[in-house]
Amino acid sequence: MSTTALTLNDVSMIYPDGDSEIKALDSVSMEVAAGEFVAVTGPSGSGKSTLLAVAGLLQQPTRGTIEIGGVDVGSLRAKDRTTVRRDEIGFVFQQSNLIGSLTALEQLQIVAHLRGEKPSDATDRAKEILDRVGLRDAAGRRPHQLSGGQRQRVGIARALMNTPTLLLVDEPTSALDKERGAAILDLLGEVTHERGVATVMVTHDVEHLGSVDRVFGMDDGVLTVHDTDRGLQPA
Ligand SMILES: Nc1ncnc2c1ncn2[C@@H]1O[C@H](COP(=O)(O)OP(=O)(O)OP(=O)(O)O)[C@@H](O)[C@H]1O
Repeated sequence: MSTTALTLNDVSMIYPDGDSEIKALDSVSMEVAAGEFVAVTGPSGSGKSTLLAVAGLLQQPTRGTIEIGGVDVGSLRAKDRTTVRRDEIGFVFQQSNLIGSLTALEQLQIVAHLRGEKPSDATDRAKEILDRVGLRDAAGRRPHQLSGGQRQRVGIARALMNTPTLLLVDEPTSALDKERGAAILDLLGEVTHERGVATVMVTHDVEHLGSVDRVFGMDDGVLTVHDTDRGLQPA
């Protein structure tokens, strides 16, 4: 039986805009199971980044509830929400956002260090994860000594370091050529399934969604599901 890792229930995000308002998210409801890889595609300005920001507890929605691992995060105190964000959520960004002075291994170790984890345990896990993303031989290299695809792999490895419930991925292929981009999406699908993490990825890239389990569309803040027979339908 699959466990629901992320639930958004009737979530809206409304920004004031002069005399009117922008509905960046309009009554969005979705459930993502542990071990499921979902993609959200849609035009620029449709609300994709807002969806990630809200699911990642970086912004509070105007309305609606969010559950991560069965916990209603809206009912938590700010300090506890920060702990959920740190321990339960991994983020992968468009650019890998690595720290220039640290080696690949150190980028992962620092995540564990910030949680007060024992260095020896953290190092073993960091090496195992780097190995898994194909970077066993690159553990000692700094970002400028890595290719774009390798940097993105370190970013994915770093996001997995805290064994998250939820992985939120923002346009991971936008800085990569087609082949490297497709390899990154394959890797994301594999680690999602193997590690039982729920992965939500926003992307413009609709060509390489073979490793994705479900595809949602986003249009003017409204989430739609892709039905192969009937096109996009309200989610
Ligand atoms: N902080 C903000 N204040 C006001 N309006 C905002 C804010 N953030 C986003 N918006 C508006 O909300 C809508 C959704 O923006 P969002 O960045 O989520 O879209 P997106 O689909 O991620 O776009 P892109 O693909 O270009 O990154 C847009 O109309 C945007 O202008």
